[in-house]
Amino acid sequence: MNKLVVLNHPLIDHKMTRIRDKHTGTKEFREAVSEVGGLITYEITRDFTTVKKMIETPICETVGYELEKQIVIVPILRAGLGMVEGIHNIIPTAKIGHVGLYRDEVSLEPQVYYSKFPDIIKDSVVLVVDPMLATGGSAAKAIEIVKSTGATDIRYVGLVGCPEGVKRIHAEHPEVPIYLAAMDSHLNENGYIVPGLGDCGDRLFGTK
Ligand SMILES: O=P(O)(O)OC[C@H]1O[C@H](OP(=O)(O)OP(=O)(O)O)[C@H](O)[C@@H]1O
Ligand SMILES: O=c1cc[nH]c(=O)[nH]1
Ligand SMILES: [Mg+2]
Repeated sequence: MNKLVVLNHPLIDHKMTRIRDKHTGTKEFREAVSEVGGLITYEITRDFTTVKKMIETPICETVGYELEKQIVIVPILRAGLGMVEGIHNIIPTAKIGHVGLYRDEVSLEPQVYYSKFPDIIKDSVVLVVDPMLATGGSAAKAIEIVKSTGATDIRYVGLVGCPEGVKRIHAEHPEVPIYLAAMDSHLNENGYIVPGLGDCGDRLFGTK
């Protein structure tokens, strides 16, 4: 299927500019990452299916609609955590799983240190979230771990991607659509996205 959607929205572009600016402080950075997570989610949930539900308004009985499938948000630790609150604000009934990964600084290969999922993940729509899609190694590994639970409806939601990362997800997980706020030029010699936003985990949590 190899689907890539780069959201094109003035509010997202405005907030992404604040996120990219190296002079933006931790508080504003964290808030904007969360908000963009929510804005992307609003856009990508358009095709979610609903089922009818009869309810009573204060006036009369009427037909309403509710989401057919459960939603599970799976942030890739650490940086993915920054998007969870914004997404959860949009879908408060969503459950949350976690995949803990970090990228080895030399090999750039993902190192897995944690995973935990709600039982209902198998039949849910799973949003794997991580702001940065660089080599794609972390996202590909996280999707592989989510697939091992039996989940089949998986979508990747990120802020900044690049051709290298998109190519890898399309090659390893062609049925997983990719949703990004922005598509950047390339990776530098250290595996950072150019122009990017720097190290997202460090900027979110103030670790450098
Ligand atoms: O596409 P890749 O080349 O795998 O790079 C992307 C990964 O790198 C960052 O995590 P990092 O390893 O810095 O861990 P952290 O979130 O704990 O800081 C980022 O949050 C992604 O998970
Ligand atoms: O540019 C990048 C690449 C990987 N991880 C980040 O946080 N930033
Ligand atoms: Mg990091």
